[in-house]
Amino acid sequence: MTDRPRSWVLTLTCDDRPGIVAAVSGLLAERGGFILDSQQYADLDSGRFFMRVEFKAATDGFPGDTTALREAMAPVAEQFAFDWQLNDTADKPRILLAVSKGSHCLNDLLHRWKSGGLPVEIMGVVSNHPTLRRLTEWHGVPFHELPTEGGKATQEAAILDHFERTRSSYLILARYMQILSPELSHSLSGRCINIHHSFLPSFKGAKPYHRAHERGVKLIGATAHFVTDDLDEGPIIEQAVERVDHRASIDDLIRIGRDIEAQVLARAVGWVAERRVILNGRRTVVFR
Ligand SMILES: Nc1nc2c(c(=O)[nH]1)N[C@@H](CN(C=O)c1ccc(C(=O)N[C@@H](CCC(=O)O)C(=O)O)cc1)CN2
Repeated sequence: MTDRPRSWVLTLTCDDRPGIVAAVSGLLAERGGFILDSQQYADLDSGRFFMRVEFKAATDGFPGDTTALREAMAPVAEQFAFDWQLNDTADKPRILLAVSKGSHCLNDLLHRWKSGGLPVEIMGVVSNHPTLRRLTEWHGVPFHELPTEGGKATQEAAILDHFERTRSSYLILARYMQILSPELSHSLSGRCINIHHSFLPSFKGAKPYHRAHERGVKLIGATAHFVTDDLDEGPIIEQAVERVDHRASIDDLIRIGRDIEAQVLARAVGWVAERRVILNGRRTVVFR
């Protein structure tokens, strides 16, 4: 397999107007860049524009340094008032995982990461139970059991301490069954992703499979979303469903749901890590 050349990703959003794509691609061409992938979207309702460009060097004169590239792009970013990021694709985002007792999503993320299938650095796992310490440490990842005395505030202070000490970019709730306070969800706005075990907006909150069974649904699913202080209402990143029927017991729904949850969360984390997801108010733009 040929080694991938060094490449960078530019993601941006701004008020829409003519000339944005031309300005970005023109600057890259002018500086000797080579566009590998470019996707853009104009939200006509909000008047916002979204773009993701992956590029590499085409000529020796290309400023092959991330800081120099940011300096080169800055005048265009100022001209169009971009909200933007430019990153080397080799710089894997640092993530901190949170879990309670359910192992399926954590196990899937740890395995994909350990086998090179998830472009992130897993900095640790925090949990309000000791249950998953062995699984975590088997993968060579630090496990931090959160303090039980002192209540939610103490637990959340410990989560934030681990998040900041590890210089993590994202907190992933991989079946962490505690509701984050408005303070913590605000301080992690746009940086905290949850996997909810239903096809939202159906069956928000606790015990969605029991309520889905009681309702007699024919499809069950899972939803990965950014966390806000409105429980299970955050901007959706990815969803998936599977067909079920009258013969499925609650345990069957839970068993079928585990695979959907793990796959949906892993896809969402992978896309966020590849800078393919941009917040668009209460929604997201996902450049897959
Ligand atoms: N601020 C937020 N915190 C969390 C969210 C979220 O969307 N916003 N999602 C949950 C995960 N989750 C569903 O996906 C979920 C977890 C727990 C419960 C719940 O009701 N749990 C307890 C109460 C626990 C507590 O008081 O903290 C209960 O069963 O009574 C519902 C949904 C993660 N956090």
